[in-house]
Amino acid sequence: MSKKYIIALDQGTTSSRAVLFDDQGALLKIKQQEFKQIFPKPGWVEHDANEILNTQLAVFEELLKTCEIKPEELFGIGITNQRETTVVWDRNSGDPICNAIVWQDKRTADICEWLRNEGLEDYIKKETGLVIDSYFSATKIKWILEHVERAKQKASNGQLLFGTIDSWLLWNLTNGSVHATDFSNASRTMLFNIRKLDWDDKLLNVLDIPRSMLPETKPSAHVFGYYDLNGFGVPIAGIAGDQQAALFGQGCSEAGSAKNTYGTGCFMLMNTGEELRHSKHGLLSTIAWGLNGKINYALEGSVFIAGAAIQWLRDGLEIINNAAESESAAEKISNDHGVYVVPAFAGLGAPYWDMYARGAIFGLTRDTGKEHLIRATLESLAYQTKDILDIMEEDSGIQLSSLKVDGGAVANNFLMQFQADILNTIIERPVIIESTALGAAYFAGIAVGLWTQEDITKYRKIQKKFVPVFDEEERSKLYLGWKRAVERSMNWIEK
Ligand SMILES: Nc1ncnc2c1ncn2[C@@H]1O[C@H](COP(=O)(O)OP(=O)(O)O)[C@@H](O)[C@H]1O
Ligand SMILES: O=P(O)(O)OC[C@H](O)CO
Repeated sequence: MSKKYIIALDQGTTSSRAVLFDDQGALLKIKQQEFKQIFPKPGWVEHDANEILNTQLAVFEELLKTCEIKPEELFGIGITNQRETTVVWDRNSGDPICNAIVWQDKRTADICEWLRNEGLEDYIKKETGLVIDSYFSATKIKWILEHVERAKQKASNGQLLFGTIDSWLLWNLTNGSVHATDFSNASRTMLFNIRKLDWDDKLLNVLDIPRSMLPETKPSAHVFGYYDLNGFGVPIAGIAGDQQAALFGQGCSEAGSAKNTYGTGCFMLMNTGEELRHSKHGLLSTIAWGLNGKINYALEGSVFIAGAAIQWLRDGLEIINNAAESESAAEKISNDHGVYVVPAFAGLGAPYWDMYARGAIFGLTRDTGKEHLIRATLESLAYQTKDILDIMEEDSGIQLSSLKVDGGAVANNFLMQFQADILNTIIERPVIIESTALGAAYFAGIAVGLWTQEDITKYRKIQKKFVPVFDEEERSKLYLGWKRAVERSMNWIEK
């Protein structure tokens, strides 16, 4: 019987991955490469777009070679990506004109203040679903056009192209012939009108960004172009932002279903179906995907630093050798240790939206050791998730009986148990924690006719459930301490 495969290219904030799936949605193999994080100044975060491309191509080629995939067996490629990160490149040479500005970068806080002063807050919320924040691509594009030599002039002449990472990869995988993105990625730029499904002229005018720079927008399951694999055109048939792809990969296709992904950041999304809902408490409204001629919307709680805080323990403080080690270290101490780490390294996202908050540690005493810091850092992921889940339930009127989780950090059993305890909710960890890649593969598989939307719900399997054991008093006491700590870390740097 002939073999049928789909490959997902999962371009995350810290690594590029290529993931092979068979026609039953089973994950067969992953190849992964980390790449450089560039921190030129406090609050700035950059990536080298060429390094992103090269690591992504390297893992893709390695996967094809190791698994001996023949071109005709590869039915489709799905792309999924860290969202918002902004690349601007020259249409003729294909070269980026500067490093990519990463979603965590805070350099455009003043442009955001200016937009707020222009009275655009309500308009932006209503038309793009977003809050004004340097997180999104719009102010990053403006910054590049204003700071890179001759960029403004080249952009007005139609020489420059903008893309989130999916567009950058697509452009290169199709040899510079396709400049497009999907609705889910477009909805993260703060330039896309999520009701009209078009770039928003008013915002383009205010920010002085020429429309000619922007990619075409398409549904998530769609044949965007072809990758030439030894003379065989493989369809690039799925594109979605990584958090939306994870929502799809977790089988959250029905309105009211939700997931939380613990990667570099932590992102909880709830599918709100074809209805665009606005939050009263700082959640974003965003496009989940475009599929079968319809748009699905979602509510999202974005936490900027989650797994990245564990990387900080490893690379910054050097108190663990690898992320997995954090689990046994945390288990050495008890619940009542009294230390709180607020990892506001990139300001605070939902529900606080404070670009001026910075990281802080509270409750230090003479006996505080590295295990306390490790444990408090892991706990901060769980507290930030509680901040989000509480308002998600309030805004949607839906109480989740369990929370579906995925992403690199859910391998940590201590974290998962503490999460269940703090939320008082069952945590469901699936067999495939690579839901992001799975979602992108599903979109591609659906677009090429390998699967239907009904098929994919059959494939999801739970690996473990974590059941809460804390009593209410303990839970409330610990969470209250977190709220006090967050309050003190807010508004730290001067405007
Ligand atoms: N066992 C673990 N415990 C805690 N954090 C972990 C563990 N394993 C990985 N991580 C964290 O998960 C993140 C990697 O997850 P991943 O989903 O690959 O992220 P991304 O897609 O953002 O690059 C890293 O930030 C890492 O620190
Ligand atoms: O790299 P991740 O998986 O943490 O995802 C980053 C998000 O897409 C940023 O919005």
